[in-house]
Amino acid sequence: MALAAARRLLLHAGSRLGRREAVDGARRFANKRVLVETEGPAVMKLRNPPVNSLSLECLTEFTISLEKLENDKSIRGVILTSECPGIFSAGLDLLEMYGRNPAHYAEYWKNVQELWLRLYTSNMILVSAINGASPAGGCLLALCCDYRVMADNPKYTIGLNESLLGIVAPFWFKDMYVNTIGHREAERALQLGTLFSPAEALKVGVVDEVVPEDQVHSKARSVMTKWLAIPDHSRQLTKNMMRKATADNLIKQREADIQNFTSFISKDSIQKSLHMYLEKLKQKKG
Ligand SMILES: CC/C=C\C/C=C\CCC/C=C/CC(=O)SCCNC(=O)CCNC(=O)[C@H](O)C(C)(C)COP(=O)(O)OP(=O)(O)OC[C@H]1O[C@@H](n2cnc3c(N)ncnc32)[C@H](O)[C@@H]1OP(=O)(O)O
Repeated sequence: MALAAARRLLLHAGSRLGRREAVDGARRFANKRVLVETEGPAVMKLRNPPVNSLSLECLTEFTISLEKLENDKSIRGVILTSECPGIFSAGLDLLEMYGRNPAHYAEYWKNVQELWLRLYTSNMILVSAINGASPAGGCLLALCCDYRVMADNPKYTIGLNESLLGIVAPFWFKDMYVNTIGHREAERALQLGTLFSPAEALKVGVVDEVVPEDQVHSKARSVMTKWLAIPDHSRQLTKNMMRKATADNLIKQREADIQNFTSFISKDSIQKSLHMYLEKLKQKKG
């Protein structure tokens, strides 16, 4: 109930912002954590500092922004990137999965599923400009895109590292990984929780292209131009043909997946693993 109300408020605020900024001549709209520019190729920038973790608020704003773009028939493609220096996205917000109650876990997971389904089945062309670290849910966002361009900086890594946290990537994360890099590579990377450097990610196929850091955005734009030259109807039908079975696999068991997540994440042993991981992140500083 509370989330539905927040969603209505955000939609309302979003459209108010949209109108005001359009009057200013800049074609863009923004929520607090997501900025969307629609001048030229549309660009969606995550800005949830310090690490663009996907908190419930961030997920909600992201989903709403995507919905608005989908409803604007003049927008055929979106570049997904980050405004946080050195970070694409740190993935799901660990604090949404730690020390909360089952109802919260269920609500959170429903929203993770919702964003994934919308991104993965989007009719728009999605290109990610990966300009920073992209572990777990950050990698998931990138994997939803039709093409991934990554900055050539060995400090940035990408991959589904859930097993390093003592948690397990859900079957639909796994399905998408298999679709992208093949069964053997996915099996190994998932068990080891591998975080790939840009060069490794390119080799294994997690990303499609690695370019110097200052060229990530221009490359993403030129990729978008190429993809925009393809007729929408044939490209969309082809994308749907490639992705539908994977999305349907979650759609037919959404409720069971929420229950699985809630009971898994509520376990004492899992909470303990998350606690240790969070402590490790804190200690990194000191
Ligand atoms: C049987 C199975 C059934 C069902 C399925 C069930 C299960 C579960 C599946 C759940 C799936 C989860 C997917 C995820 O996305 S989990 C999140 C994984 N993310 C990570 O591992 C990233 C962790 N972060 C980092 O590695 C670094 O922070 C990063 C490289 C991104 C940036 O490093 P930097 O040095 O720049 O910053 P830090 O000092 O480390 O961090 C700054 C502050 O941000 C906090 N932080 C970092 N990441 C997160 C996060 N993901 N969520 C929340 N908060 C995060 C960090 O703790 C610092 O906080 P402060 O100390 O400043 O308070």
